[in-house]
Amino acid sequence: MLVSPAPHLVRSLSFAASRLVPPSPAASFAVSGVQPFLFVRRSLRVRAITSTAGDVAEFEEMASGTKRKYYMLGGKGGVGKTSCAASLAVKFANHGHPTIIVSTDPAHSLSDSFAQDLSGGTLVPVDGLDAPLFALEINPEKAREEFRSASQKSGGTGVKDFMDSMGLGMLVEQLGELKLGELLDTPPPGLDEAIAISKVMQFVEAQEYNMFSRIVFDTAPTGHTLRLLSLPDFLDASIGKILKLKQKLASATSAIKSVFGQEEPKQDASDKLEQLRERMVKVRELFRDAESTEFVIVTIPTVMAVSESSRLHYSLKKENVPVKRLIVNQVLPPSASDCKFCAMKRKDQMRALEMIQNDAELMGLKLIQAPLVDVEIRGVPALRFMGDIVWK
Ligand SMILES: Nc1ncnc2c1ncn2[C@@H]1O[C@H](COP(=O)(O)OP(=O)(O)OP(=O)(O)O)[C@@H](O)[C@H]1O
Repeated sequence: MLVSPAPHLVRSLSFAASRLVPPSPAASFAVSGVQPFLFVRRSLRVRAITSTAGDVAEFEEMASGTKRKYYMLGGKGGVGKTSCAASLAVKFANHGHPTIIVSTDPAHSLSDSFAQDLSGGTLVPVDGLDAPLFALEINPEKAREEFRSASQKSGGTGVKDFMDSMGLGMLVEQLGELKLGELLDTPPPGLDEAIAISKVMQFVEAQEYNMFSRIVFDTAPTGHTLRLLSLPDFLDASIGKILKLKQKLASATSAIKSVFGQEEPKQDASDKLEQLRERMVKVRELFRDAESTEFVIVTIPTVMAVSESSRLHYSLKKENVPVKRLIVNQVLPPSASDCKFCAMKRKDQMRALEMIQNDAELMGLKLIQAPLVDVEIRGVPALRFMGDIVWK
């Protein structure tokens, strides 16, 4: 009864949106400060539901100003990050903001969410809107692969062979010790996501993309985000070591060159690392700039998801990442039938909502409740509909 795939209904959701009925006072839930929510029935009848107190997202504030803003949506796997991020991107675009939606989640679902192929690692225009909306699915593994092949071409064996031929075994050993290959084969936690986001920066910093005033990130589940934020010192240290070696190599090879007239070895790998390090510094700054960036936590009303969101907010706060809004997605309506399962489930959800209101980490956030709808949110009309109920 709750979620059933009904693609023909998804097409009709924009139609449904125009048929929303005002909430019936009789349906009010006896909790102070209740807010009405809307629940889409499979029959396309739309009924009013209520839930515990919830704020509105204050979309006008999110959409105000032409200066570029970044919104990062993150949370536990499967809670609706992609649906919320995609619906926000659609709404920004429809409000006159040329927008890019980016996924850095290795298990991409943007293409599924928009019901169109957005893969390919480059900006792809999203069909079905009158306003400019582009999507970018970055595959962290592919990004790492590109990185690795550059290192193998010249930074790895190329340099080694060259140094061998020059009889500089000592430096070769040092190069071995740095374990560049190993670093890329078994990356430290967070490196994948770091490379992916630094690749995104490449796009968003390019002149030709200046026009985009809203960038929405559909991030990988919590664990990745946290690792990215507190990228182990190991990464910095490794990059630092490699860069130091680069300098040593440069002075050694220029000395050799002056004696033997040899070409200097290319330094693609270390140049790439240097670039990565510089971009990571920028990404770190960007994540912490309250003027331009906001991290929106998405959760569902279950004890497990709420606990994870609480930990996520704690970590984000510790890292000085600005967070203002918490979306509680998939909130059930009060059971109108004698469905015992629904009544139990809703009771459970209400407990989780109460938990949010009493949680020291979460209580201060603007709480946005999004109803569970009983059709899958797929395609632009469905996302527009979702946007209108979540991002008010
Ligand atoms: N409010 C909602 N009502 C009904 N279905 C929803 C709602 N929000 C999301 N869904 C559905 O839940 C599923 C998971 O949503 P989504 O892909 O947005 O989650 P996610 O957090 O991005 O997942 P992942 O962590 O796997 O990337 C999808 O089928 C989506 O249509």
